[in-house]
Amino acid sequence: MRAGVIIKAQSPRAFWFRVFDNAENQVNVGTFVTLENYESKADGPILARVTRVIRHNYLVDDRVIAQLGSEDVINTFRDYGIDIQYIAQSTLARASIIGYRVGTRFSKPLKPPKPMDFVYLPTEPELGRMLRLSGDGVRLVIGNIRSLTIPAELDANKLVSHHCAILAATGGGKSWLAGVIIEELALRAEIPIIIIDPHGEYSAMQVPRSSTENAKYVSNLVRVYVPGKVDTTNLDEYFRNKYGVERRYARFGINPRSLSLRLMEGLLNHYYGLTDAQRRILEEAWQYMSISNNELTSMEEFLSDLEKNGGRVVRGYGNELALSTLMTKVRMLVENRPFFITRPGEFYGNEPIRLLEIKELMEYGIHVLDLSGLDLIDQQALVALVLNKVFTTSATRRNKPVFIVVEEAHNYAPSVGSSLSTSTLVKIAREGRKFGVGLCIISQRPSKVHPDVLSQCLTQVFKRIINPIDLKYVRNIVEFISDEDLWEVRVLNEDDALVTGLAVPMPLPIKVRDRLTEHGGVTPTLTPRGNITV
Ligand SMILES: Nc1ncnc2c1ncn2[C@@H]1O[C@H](COP(=O)(O)OP(=O)(O)OP(=O)(O)O)[C@@H](O)[C@H]1O
Repeated sequence: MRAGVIIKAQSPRAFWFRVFDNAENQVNVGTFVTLENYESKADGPILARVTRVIRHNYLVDDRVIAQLGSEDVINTFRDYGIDIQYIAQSTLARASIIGYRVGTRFSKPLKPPKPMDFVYLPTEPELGRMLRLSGDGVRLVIGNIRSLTIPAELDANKLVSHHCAILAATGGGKSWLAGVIIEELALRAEIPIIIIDPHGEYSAMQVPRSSTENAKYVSNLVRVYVPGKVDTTNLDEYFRNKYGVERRYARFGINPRSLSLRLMEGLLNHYYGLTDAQRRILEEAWQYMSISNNELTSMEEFLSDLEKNGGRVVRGYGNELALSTLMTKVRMLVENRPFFITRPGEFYGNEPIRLLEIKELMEYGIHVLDLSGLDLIDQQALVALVLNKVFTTSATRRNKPVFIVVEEAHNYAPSVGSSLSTSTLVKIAREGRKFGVGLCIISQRPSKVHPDVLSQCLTQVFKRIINPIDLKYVRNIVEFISDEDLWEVRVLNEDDALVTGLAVPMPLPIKVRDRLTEHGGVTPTLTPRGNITV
């Protein structure tokens, strides 16, 4: 169907067209339109998307506006038979050119289209063919193209291997969408998915939202891991009340010996402070300890090991003192951090705590690391430890992809200030692709995420972002986003998303689908107080 005719095109990027009267209802902001391919007849039509619609009335110029001081004036015009509202009105639209499909991507024309060329409204099947992913790789259907029934597909291989970012203001629907991506990936590919969950919201994925086979299948894949000595009573109770079932989880512990020197030093320094002498002793001791023994031993054995190996550098009274206070600090750290275990067979209440096995996290399934009961510094240390091991294990087993979802990524790889986990995330963002380690970072403050992490995420999923600093940052750091896309990002609804980058053939406006499993994120509402006298 012809939707209008071009009236102005000053660049190959956009054009204005007069919308035909019979197409007015179908041309809105966001509508896809096509042009005959004036550059490459062999390829399909040129696709464009309407970014502005204005209604123009050439009689309403400045002189007429000056006259329109009251309704009476308009009625006087009408008495003379001049109904300005209808006689001189036209609808004009601006469309941004996406290009014509060549292979997997769109190629932009090099010249503008010609005025008086027709603009067409494609049918849904035509549009579906243009927007479809090519090739037969795994596709994730995360919803529909907005206002249409065409499925919105992401290329799973590109999404995983070249990392992705989900960015939006708080409550913008990030974790809902992350859940959809996780469900799709788990349904369609045999890939381990590890979720860093600082709020304990992803446990809800254990509960199917419907009785469909897919919902049951995905919910059965979910394994929740809770740090050994964290009290989870409140969360468990909330879960039980909300979903009517018990939350299933395993308590895990970390062997303090398995920490890298940097992490041990970082934690000790954060909680108790370290002197230069203590640092030196720890460095010396750690070298020998971590190489010689990595299995669980009692706290006393662990400390005596530290004393023996640290003692190699101790000369004189000052250092003796440094060693003994270092040992006290290490004891306090290990005893007070809820995620350490030093001997096999530890329990929290009557729940067993077992050593966290990285190999288990790297098997097909959805593995949720619930860090909600920990201080930020402990969360960072755990993220660094776990993800480092995932990275090194992947480097040896190659060709077996793993997908890591990091909620609140600005806390684990902040752009300013230091975090124990920044270097691990930067390393995975830069080198993970080679070993099949894919990252999905989620943040409400893109400008607070380390640029070396964000810039490596070659698929970006935007939900609503309003903060001007974040918008500007996104504009600078994200390669694929245009000014029009950025404008759209401000006004997205919570179930809308805009996906740009490698996993889609062109920036796709998406209505995100419903969840198969329960969504744990809630926005509490106020309870009205009864009997108010004002
Ligand atoms: N596609 C969707 N369909 C229906 N409801 C949705 C959709 N996306 C989000 N919502 C609603 O919006 C609410 C907020 O979404 P969500 O918890 O994903 O936001 P968020 O961006 O992760 O928030 P926060 O920054 O606080 O973590 C959800 O509780 C849900 O009710």
